[in-house]
Amino acid sequence: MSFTQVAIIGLGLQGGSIGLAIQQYLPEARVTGYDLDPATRARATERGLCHTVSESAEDAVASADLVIFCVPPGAMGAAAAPLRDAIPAHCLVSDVGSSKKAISAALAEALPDHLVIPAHPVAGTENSGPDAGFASLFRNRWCIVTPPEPCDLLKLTSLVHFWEALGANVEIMSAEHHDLVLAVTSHLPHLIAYTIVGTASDLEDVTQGEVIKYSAGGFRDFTRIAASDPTMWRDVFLSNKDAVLTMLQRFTEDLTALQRAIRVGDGEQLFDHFARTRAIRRSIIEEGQDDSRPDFGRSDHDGAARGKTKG
Ligand SMILES: NC(=O)C1=CN([C@@H]2O[C@H](COP(=O)(O)OP(=O)(O)OC[C@H]3O[C@@H](n4cnc5c(N)ncnc54)[C@H](O)[C@@H]3O)[C@@H](O)[C@H]2O)C=CC1
Ligand SMILES: O=C(O)C(=O)Cc1ccc(O)cc1
Repeated sequence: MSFTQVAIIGLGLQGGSIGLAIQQYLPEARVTGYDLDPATRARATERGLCHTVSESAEDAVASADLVIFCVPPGAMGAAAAPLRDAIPAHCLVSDVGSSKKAISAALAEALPDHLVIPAHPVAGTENSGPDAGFASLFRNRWCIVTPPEPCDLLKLTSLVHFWEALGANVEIMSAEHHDLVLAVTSHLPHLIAYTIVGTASDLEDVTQGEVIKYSAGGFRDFTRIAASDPTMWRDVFLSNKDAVLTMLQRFTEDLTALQRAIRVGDGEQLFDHFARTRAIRRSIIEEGQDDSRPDFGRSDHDGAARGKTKG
């Protein structure tokens, strides 16, 4: 079964990209959308992010067979609850939130009469808003689906096929495991970036100008990540608190070990550690996941990808 009427709630980076990707890769499907912000609705209409941008969420979902919530993690429940009666009974509900356990619980509580199969496309940028989306965002990227147990197999398969049609590689896992893995691969790196950019800008003996002038590649990469949307990332950390704190504890222990190696002059420990991490990077490239390749996942980029950073 393939979806023929997809409704997107929240028309920023994720919602806009899904709308454009559906129109490009699933041309037989109709896509409607809604955003709480009138200016975003107007811009979404101008950019053609959906076939129809509705003036109410109820109108957007009225004939949907798939509704995808693309709002910040902390807004999922509030966005879904008023739609309990408006979403058709047979309609599958999903989302794209960066954490899964808390969001799955919020959506299930808001929509107790519907089947909710949460998902997380591990694909994004530091940009947000209706100008940030592009059709090829999901190509060659992972989308993690975290079905409830038990789950309607036909609907699950349809959702998997939907994401595959948009170009994603789909992996299925539990929400708990998702949150643990993403805490170390995505959430902690963002926390580190937010910290180091803040630290560099707060120094008394180094000027802001010097930080910008002498920022080598590594620091520049941190500043890109630290430009990510504050609302979304506040919500990510609050909604994946336990797993992030677990990983942060491990990270702090490992950092302290390196700190000690520097203090006592243990070059062998430093060298061994750096050699091990270099090997990890090289194995990622060998697996074809080198996103420093200019065309990686973006070969049919629609030119609108570099949207404004909000906030
Ligand atoms: N930014 C990224 O790189 C990625 C984000 N995600 C997840 O995708 C979701 C959306 O993120 P983005 O698209 O980046 O954010 P965004 O800020 O670009 O878009 C979110 C949109 O939701 C709208 N919104 C907020 N509350 C609403 C409500 N109650 N009803 C309708 N619209 C509402 C906002 O006005 C905004 O336009 C988040 O849950 C995030 O965790 C997942 C993968 C990557
Ligand atoms: O821009 C980057 O480097 C990202 O890491 C994008 C991103 C942000 C949040 C997600 O849940 C998944 C991907």
